[in-house]
Amino acid sequence: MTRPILPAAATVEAEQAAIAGGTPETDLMENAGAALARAIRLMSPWRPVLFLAGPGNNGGDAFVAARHLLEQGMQVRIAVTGAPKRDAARWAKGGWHGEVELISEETEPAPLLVDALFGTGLGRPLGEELQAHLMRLAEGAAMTIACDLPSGVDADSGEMLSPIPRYDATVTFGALKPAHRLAPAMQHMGDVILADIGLGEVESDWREIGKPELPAPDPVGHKYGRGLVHCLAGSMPGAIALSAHAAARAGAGYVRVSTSRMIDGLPSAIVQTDSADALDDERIGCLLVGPGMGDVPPLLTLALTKTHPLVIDADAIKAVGEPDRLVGHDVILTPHEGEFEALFGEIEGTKADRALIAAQRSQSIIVLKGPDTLVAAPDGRLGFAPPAPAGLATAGSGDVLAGIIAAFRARGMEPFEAACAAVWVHGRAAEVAGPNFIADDLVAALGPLS
Ligand SMILES: NC(=O)C1=CN([C@@H]2O[C@H](COP(=O)(O)OP(=O)(O)OC[C@H]3O[C@@H](n4cnc5c(N)ncnc54)[C@H](O)[C@@H]3O)[C@@H](O)[C@H]2O)[C@H](O)CC1
Ligand SMILES: [K+]
Repeated sequence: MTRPILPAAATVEAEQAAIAGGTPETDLMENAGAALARAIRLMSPWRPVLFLAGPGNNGGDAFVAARHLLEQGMQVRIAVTGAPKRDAARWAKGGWHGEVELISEETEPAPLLVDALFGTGLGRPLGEELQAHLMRLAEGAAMTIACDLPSGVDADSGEMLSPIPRYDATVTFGALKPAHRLAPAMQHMGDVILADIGLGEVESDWREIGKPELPAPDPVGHKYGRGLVHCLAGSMPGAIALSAHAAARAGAGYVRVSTSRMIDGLPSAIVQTDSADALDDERIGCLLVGPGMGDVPPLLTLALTKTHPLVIDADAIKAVGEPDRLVGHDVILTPHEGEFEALFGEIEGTKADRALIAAQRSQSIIVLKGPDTLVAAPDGRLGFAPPAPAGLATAGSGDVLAGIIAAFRARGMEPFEAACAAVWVHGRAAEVAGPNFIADDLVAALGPLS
């Protein structure tokens, strides 16, 4: 099961729908505050807590959580920016019978800080003074938790409108927001805990990429049944060798490399051939072109003359020229930001918007790589990768990912699912191989994960 992701406006709509369906807004807030209190008690049952409560419903959540914790015997203080501006927040404050202090330079830090200043309603950078208090009180705490979102991030883009502390955890409600899985905001969230607050089943084409269900090998099948991956070597065979090796370790039944000269160091299980008609083999489950292609654009042209499912990576992306050249083909494209911009040019919007627009234009699956990799489909599906080790930004890591995608595609997964599954496995392989690894270690870690 993967967790749904909703932009802020869609979150409000889901909230309004629940209210229209008969769930009072104060129930939603009660559920949110109770969930926040439960998470706090799980993470730090005895530290005295200081809540910072903002003027809106994010602050309202704090008043509810504080009431629960006080009832459960914890030491709780609340410092506010001012009077609540929203009805539900006023209701929540009404339920709090303890002290309320105004956030100022006199506000003393506490061992546990809960930031409930702003959530999805943040519309502009925090005021300088408030921002300084937040930083000071976070530095003075042994543990910091954000309510819904760290105050200062833009919920939809993951941009930081103000500098923010790094939190130990973020407790969010109903659905994740894009900022929970987009850089740079995602690096400040700590553990992201998603609480069900009674919004009902949250429908969303945008989801966090979770552990995939990979096709089980057919016990009586033959090697072609488990997928034939065919790789096209270019001027730098080392890269395609990594991809081919990764495809084999990721469970492709048969991996073949077209190369004009023998590539050293490839396992003998990987077949090397220089015959051109090998590409007409209709058993090919996925054709991979790009890693180490170098300046050999005819290889991409050749691949596009075939009808096999394609993974187009690295140098081949730059050789595409126009996105609509891919329309009509079955393509998974795996650009990093530079390759993306070279092919699609400047596209306005958040990273999520840009990936989806590119998928539409090229009618391809787009794997837009980065610390926050996204997988976009022309039909609007969008997968957000969970955080993966920074070490993945290492030479050859992209070649390995391309090989895993090709293997999962050849094993019969539909392109969007194959790309999402490969991104997930690639990240877990880095965790297994970590903290310092080279791309070959990623390949070695793939077997048990695939
Ligand atoms: N998702 C749900 O179903 C639920 C969400 N809850 C919580 O509600 C907040 C969103 O509440 P909202 O009142 O819309 O906005 P905020 O509390 O984030 O912001 C308050 C208010 O502050 C003003 N404002 C915005 N930016 C600034 C700024 N930089 N400086 C000063 N003031 C600012 C603006 O007017 C905002 O309206 C959500 O995050 C959840 O925590 C519900 O409690 C439970 C259901
Ligand atoms: K917050």
